[in-house]
Amino acid sequence: MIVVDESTQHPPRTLFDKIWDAHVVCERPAAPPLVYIDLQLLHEVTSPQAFEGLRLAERPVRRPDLCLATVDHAVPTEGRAKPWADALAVEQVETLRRNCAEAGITLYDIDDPRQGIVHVVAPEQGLTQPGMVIVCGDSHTATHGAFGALAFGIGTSEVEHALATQTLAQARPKTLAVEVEGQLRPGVEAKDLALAVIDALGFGGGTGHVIEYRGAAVRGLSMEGRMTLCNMSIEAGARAGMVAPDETTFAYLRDRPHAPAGPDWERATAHWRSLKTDPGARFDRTVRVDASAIAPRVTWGTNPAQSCGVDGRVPDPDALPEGPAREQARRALAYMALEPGTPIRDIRIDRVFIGSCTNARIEDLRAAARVVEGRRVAEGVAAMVVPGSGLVKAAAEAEGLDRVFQAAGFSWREPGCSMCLAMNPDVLEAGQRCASTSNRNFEGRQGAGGRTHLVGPAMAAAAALAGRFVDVREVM
Ligand SMILES: CC(C)[C@H](C(=O)O)[C@@H](O)C(=O)O
Ligand code: SF4
Repeated sequence: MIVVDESTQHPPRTLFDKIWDAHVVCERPAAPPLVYIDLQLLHEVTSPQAFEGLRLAERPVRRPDLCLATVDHAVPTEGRAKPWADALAVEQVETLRRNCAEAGITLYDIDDPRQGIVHVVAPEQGLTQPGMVIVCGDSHTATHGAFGALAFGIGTSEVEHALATQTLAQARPKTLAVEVEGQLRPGVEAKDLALAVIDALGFGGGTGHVIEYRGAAVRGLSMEGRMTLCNMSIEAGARAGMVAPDETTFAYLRDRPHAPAGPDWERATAHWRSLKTDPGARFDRTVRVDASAIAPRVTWGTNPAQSCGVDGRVPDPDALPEGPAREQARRALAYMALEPGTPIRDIRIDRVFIGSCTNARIEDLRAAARVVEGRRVAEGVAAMVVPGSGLVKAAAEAEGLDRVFQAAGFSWREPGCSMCLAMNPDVLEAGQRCASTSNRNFEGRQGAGGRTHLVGPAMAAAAALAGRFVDVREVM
């Protein structure tokens, strides 16, 4: 735990400023400051070269106790006990196993009940805590910002640097307040808010900034909803996203395996309560979003900013102002095989994927199961649920959600990234159209030629039943 000396007098500071100031190890004249890292998360895809670099330089991992590794990206979600067909996946997992054993880093391996997507497992264990600086060689590390941590993705050479020194050279980012006023309407999910925020900021609109999500609607979100929101910060180009910790945060963390316990808990919460933006603190930019105006959203394009309400229509690129957005929309419609003016509700789908670090936690699965209960997946649609972790899977099974999904015709899988990025056997075929609860709809993201529409978990469930997009509020 990092304790800031409260007696030091500062001008009003943002949450980001407080965490940053507490972590700068040294300022350097001609180079970015060195920042202390409290927790480094590792997975099988972006860590092998970093460990190899350390080996070549004969450097040890400085604080293996401040690292956690899991296998998630390449792992199959069924038939795991049999030999895996993908030799690269086998090699990546075996390499991580060897590296962690050598360095003394805890690994949630394939048969560990805690195994799962890195951004799901660390919060679940209480490792992610307010005020920390958290890094991972993964762009969706911003997820952990939901706890009032500064969490960001890093490249492989930075993974090596952080492993060797427990610090990183980081230029100070700018701050961006996203003020979400009002409340989300019933049936509108955190995912819809995330897509609306990205639409408001524009693809790349948050570049160079750390977002603080603020306002009544954000305070009203559960921890899981806040994780969904922070998770997608990178899709607006932001370095990180964060929410100030509050009673919701503390209630989530209490009694988790790695959360402070006993007298440490009181000390920790007393400190965490100080981690909020002071009145009068200045952000470099402020953007306002009206939560009550947000409807369930569906992306129609090939970047997450290209979305609209489920009642909307595929836009006409010619009606957009001349410029890059028009060109991008044209190209997106060609790839997505969509005609301008088509009602979103008329778009038929072939596949449904409920999973990923955006939307594969227990509340997401509950939201989807509530829609699915007692109904059937539409003829010709293949739908799957991939829990975010082994513990999410076990919790869902204890509540009978697996039976709800399977009775409706969904496939119920083992945890991992799965069809979020299709590095494992869960892949769209060319031309297939998928309603997906993941965070990226780039060309080929879920398989070459595959077409991805991003939605929230309840909307994905509703689409599975109807075989096309529908407003989940009408089928509840
Ligand atoms: C494989 C990894 C480097 C990548 C990322 O950094 O985001 C992945 O998690 C993704 O979502 O595309
Ligand atoms: S679930 Fe998807 S977005 Fe999240 S870490 Fe895995 S591949 Fe990246």
